[in-house]
Amino acid sequence: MPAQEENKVVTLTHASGSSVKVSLFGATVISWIAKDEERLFVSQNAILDGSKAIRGGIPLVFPIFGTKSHIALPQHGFARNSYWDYLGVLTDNDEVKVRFGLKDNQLTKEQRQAWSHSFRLTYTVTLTATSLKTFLTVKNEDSDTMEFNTLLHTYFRVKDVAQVSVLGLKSLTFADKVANGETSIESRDAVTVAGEVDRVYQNAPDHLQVNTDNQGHQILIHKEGMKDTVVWNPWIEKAKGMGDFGDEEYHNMICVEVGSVAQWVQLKSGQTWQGGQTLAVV
Ligand SMILES: O=P(O)(O)OC[C@H]1O[C@H](O)[C@H](O)[C@@H](O)[C@@H]1O
Repeated sequence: MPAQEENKVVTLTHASGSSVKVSLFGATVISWIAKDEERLFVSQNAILDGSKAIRGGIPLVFPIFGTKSHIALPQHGFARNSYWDYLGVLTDNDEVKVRFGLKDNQLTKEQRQAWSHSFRLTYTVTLTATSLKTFLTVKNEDSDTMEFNTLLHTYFRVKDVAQVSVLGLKSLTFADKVANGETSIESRDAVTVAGEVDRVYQNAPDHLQVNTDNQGHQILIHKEGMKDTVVWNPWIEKAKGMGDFGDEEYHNMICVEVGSVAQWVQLKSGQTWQGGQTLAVV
């Protein structure tokens, strides 16, 4: 079977040997193996029992990014903290595809009070031999326009973050969350990490490249419908402050997160928004 559900985790396997695992908690992708290598970072201290968002993989951020003073939801919203429905598998040509769904009636009373919209989220995860596509559709089933942010908080696994660079961000305006949200323009062709990094690059191009080491290995990111890109590494002090992240693990990860977070997405009543990413191993 190309997809199997066991203990609230759906595993997809592809004839080539690639595979992906998705936890129904948050519809969080928690493993992606392509060309015999794990491509995603999940902390050794990640909590996998549904009591906290999973520290690693691809947590799905919706309907807020960070916290918002006027919306009483936890950081990054409820999607990554909710159990999603598994909607089944489709196999087509050379790909295996599974879908997950979340509706407002699956939220807690507190969550619905904090964000009182009728909506339907559908998340599609598609695996090929060398790529992984994660794609979200948001349907507004309310009578009013709804506003949201969303982001795919991808944690890439790397051997040594000192060797990593992200290409495609030059000349973009970014809000630097390490400097109280101050905005600057990126001057570098290759964005590297040598300290805490938490930057929201606005209106990023749809093609980005992550050099995962200095030996030519790359993951190409192609985003669709998502405007911005966040680059995050907690570095030493923040790593120590996170209970579900090992003190030294900041060496082994970089988050490059595509999303629409710098401005609200406005979605009219009855309409559907879509956006996502395709990650390809080179
Ligand atoms: O600890 P979390 O709620 O999962 O957030 C982890 C990180 O997510 C994003 O990358 C934000 O830009 C960071 O400011 C935040 O620290």
